[in-house]
Amino acid sequence: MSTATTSAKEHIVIFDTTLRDGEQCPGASMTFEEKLQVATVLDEMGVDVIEAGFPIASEGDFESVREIARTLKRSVVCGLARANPNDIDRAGEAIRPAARGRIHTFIGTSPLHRQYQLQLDQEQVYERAVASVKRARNFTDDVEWSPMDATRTEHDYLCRIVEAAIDAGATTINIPDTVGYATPEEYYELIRMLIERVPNADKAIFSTHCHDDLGLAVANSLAGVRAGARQIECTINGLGERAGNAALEEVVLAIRTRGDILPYETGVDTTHLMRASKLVSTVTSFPVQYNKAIVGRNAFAHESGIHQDGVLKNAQTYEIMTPESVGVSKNALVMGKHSGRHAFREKLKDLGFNLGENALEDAFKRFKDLADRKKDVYDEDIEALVGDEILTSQDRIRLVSLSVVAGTSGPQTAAITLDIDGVEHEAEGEGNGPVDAVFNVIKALVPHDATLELYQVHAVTGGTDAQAEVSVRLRTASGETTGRGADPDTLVASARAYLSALNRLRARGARTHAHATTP
Ligand SMILES: CC(=O)SCCNC(=O)CCNC(=O)[C@H](O)C(C)(C)COP(=O)(O)OP(=O)(O)OC[C@H]1O[C@@H](n2cnc3c(N)ncnc32)[C@H](O)[C@@H]1OP(=O)(O)O
Ligand SMILES: CC(C)C(=O)C(=O)O
Ligand SMILES: [Mg+2]
Repeated sequence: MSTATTSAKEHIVIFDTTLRDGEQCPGASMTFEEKLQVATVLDEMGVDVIEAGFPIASEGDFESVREIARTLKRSVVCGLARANPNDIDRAGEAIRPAARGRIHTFIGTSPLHRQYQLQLDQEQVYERAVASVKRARNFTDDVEWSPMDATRTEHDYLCRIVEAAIDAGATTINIPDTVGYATPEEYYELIRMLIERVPNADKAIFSTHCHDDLGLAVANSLAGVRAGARQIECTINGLGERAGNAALEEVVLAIRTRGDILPYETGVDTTHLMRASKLVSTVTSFPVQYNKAIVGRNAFAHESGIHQDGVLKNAQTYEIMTPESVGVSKNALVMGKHSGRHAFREKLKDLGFNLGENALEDAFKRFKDLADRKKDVYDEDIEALVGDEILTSQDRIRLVSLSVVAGTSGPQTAAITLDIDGVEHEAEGEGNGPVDAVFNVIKALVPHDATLELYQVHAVTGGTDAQAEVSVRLRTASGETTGRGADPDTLVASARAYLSALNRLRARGARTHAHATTP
């Protein structure tokens, strides 16, 4: 295994944009409370800068940036703004309560963006960039500026506008590969060229912001650092617009593991990574692919005999990082119906969850119930169950009971009782199949304008008593929302998933009218 040999390592600023670029990913929107939870984990983990949102985008975005700014004590809290006065003033207002606040302002600089999106010429974009940085400096002396689509911008113009942004007061210059078009060599050359040619380049930190359209986001970010960039913009699980951004866990572990050729360090405590990954996956309902680097469930699993043999003799034969270094414990506590709260709490800690007392108690009850019904309770079962608990802890619409009549002689019928804002409501109905019946009855109890775009079931573990994990995606005029539910009964899991999506719609203020048909 390679280890770092030099102690004089340069610090790389880790700028997390899970709550801004990550949230731009269709269906990944998070509620106010979920954003606060994610920001708290990022802060505890040692992320230097957290881009908490785009305050002009909505009242909700403004409020969550302001609350995160108010709450966090360690990380710099950043708000995004276009190159116009209203955006900048709104971002400035949102970050005002922060111990350390940053405004990140951007404008498209490539010919395509200038001509088609902005309908501005080079000089007009130049003036907007300078004016926006100057205005942002009225709120904070920590101003980041980005030439959007930098990798498709003419080099001479890019140098000129970057120089002007630094003169106007930008302290970080971020070079976005907005459409994930660059290759590592090109991105290296671009950052090198800027640092060498821009006369005042030494007055700012250069930053990478790479998208993964060609699967090169992490490689490009590391190439940027080798060329002189000292900030990496990234997201947990690589979440983000289209194919996503550079994955935080990958860039941080690459720097740590390959210290022999990457003589840098980050302030990230990597043992929090698994916990952060699970939280983001849970609140966005975006599963992490099994073979995902660092945080996928197979990232440290060995099934083939030769690998198992090697790992048993010396783990380094087939492992370049230890599972413990990313927060995966090898301590195998076997959980079952005889386990108590101490073991359950310990297991959750091992799995990377940190629940408050009430959520822990609710999760423990559900765990006991599951252990009564299921012979073996695996870590995946507990993860699904706790993920469900985290998602639903703030819910105002809850499932009280569900019974379904299904079989060969339809129509299938469902009878459901929901707790809506503390009052129980019940209804019955039918459908073309049991899931349809369940969803029809829920819609009767909680009328809404959303359409169901996706319904997906997967078994959390093997066996016919496995828990079902159901994901649904709802579309409204204002966007998409996902929901997830887990239970050994597929119909209960389906109802939970649908209700979880409806609760998120409600939290976002979309048009759902929870009411009773039969109080
Ligand atoms: C690469 C990126 O990730 S950029 C960030 C993208 N993120 C988002 O867009 C998410 C949040 N966005 C939103 O909520 C909305 O788009 C808002 C509130 C920002 C703007 O909404 P609207 O005023 O309805 O404008 P809309 O989104 O339709 O169009 C964008 C407008 O911003 C302009 N614009 C885009 N980027 C910039 C910029 N950096 N500086 C100034 N103007 C810009 C566009 O030219 C267009 O202007 P036009 O209306 O004069 O043609
Ligand atoms: C706002 C900018 C930095 C962005 O997200 C991009 O260009 O990808
Ligand atoms: Mg981006």
